[in-house]
Amino acid sequence: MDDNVRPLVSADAMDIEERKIESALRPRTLAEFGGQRRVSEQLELVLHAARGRNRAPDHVLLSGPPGLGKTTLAMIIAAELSAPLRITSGPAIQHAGDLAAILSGLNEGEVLFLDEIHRMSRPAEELLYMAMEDFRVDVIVGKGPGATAIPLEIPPFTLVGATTRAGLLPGPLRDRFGFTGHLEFYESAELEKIINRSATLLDVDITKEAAAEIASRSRGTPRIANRLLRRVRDYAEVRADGIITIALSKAALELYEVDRMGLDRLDRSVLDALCRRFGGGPVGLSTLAVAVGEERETVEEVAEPFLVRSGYLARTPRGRVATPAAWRHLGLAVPKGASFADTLFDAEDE
Ligand SMILES: Nc1ncnc2c1ncn2[C@@H]1O[C@H](COP(=O)(O)OP(=O)(O)OP(=O)(O)O)[C@@H](O)[C@H]1O
Ligand SMILES: [Mg+2]
Repeated sequence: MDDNVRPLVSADAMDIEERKIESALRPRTLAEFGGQRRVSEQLELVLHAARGRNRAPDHVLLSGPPGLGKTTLAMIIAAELSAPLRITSGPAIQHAGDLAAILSGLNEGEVLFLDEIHRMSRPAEELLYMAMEDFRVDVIVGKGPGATAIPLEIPPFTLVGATTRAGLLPGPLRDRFGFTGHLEFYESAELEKIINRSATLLDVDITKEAAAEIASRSRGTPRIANRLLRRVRDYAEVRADGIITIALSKAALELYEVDRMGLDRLDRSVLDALCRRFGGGPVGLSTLAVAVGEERETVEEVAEPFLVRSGYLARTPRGRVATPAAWRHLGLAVPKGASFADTLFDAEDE
């Protein structure tokens, strides 16, 4: 992800100070975790039952767009089970041996958090199937024709996998999770509560209206809500007396180019390219990504889910299409004769 383009959204763009704050704002228990009522309630049940049986719960898969709380929930799961948490990620496991080493080092009841699980290598994935189901891995000893597989028992553990792309996971892997929680974008009222909670933790004064205004521009995403709160706080401290009012919030968000609907620079440049350069589409994802100077994945995983959900962009079998709302949002006339019937399709990819 390009750090310069998404200062308000990209996790990579955060400096160390910001990361510390983000981690300080993380809820530690399910009760503190606002929103996602359904997933929260389902998870509560899974954990409660496991505690009652005194056994490691089923493996949990968490999916959903960035910043909605997957990592936070993984940490909460371990905390609620009073179990130690080990953290690794798909890209960190390129060889099956890396994974075998991690798995064989687990203690009974431990929670293993595997972030970006869709980015694991194929051989590691196959090793994981066996570990998840039979609590066993085959350790290969030796090389070439003389190599032998020695089965190694591993203690019962709980795998928590996280992915922004559940659709990319092979069926056999998905099927081995006993519980899958799909995180949805948050409602404004839920984000408002999160903002108020964060403001209390950061010791800043914010009016109710200001919290609502920031919430409505946070693209349904707690990470963005917290980030906008911090930017508005900077503004309030430098240009006023530190108290966050609605007028200050609006002025600050305008300065940071977060519009009324919460669209930021990347979102608008995607819509702008789609409408002005490609006549509203359909256009392929890769072409669109090149046009805005971004990685394909960034456009697909960061910008698109919110644009689709807000009704500005549709994924069709022939490519991405701008809806009439997108043209209007950019202040452009909706072209006559354009057919948006295609937008009823929701093809995953081009
Ligand atoms: N339900 C929630 N209540 C309060 N704060 C939340 C909630 N969900 C997420 N947050 C906040 O948003 C931030 C981002 O959440 P988190 O890191 O868990 O997202 P993620 O889904 O793992 O994102 P990514 O896909 O980028 O890894 C956290 O620091 C946390 O403070
Ligand atoms: Mg995460």
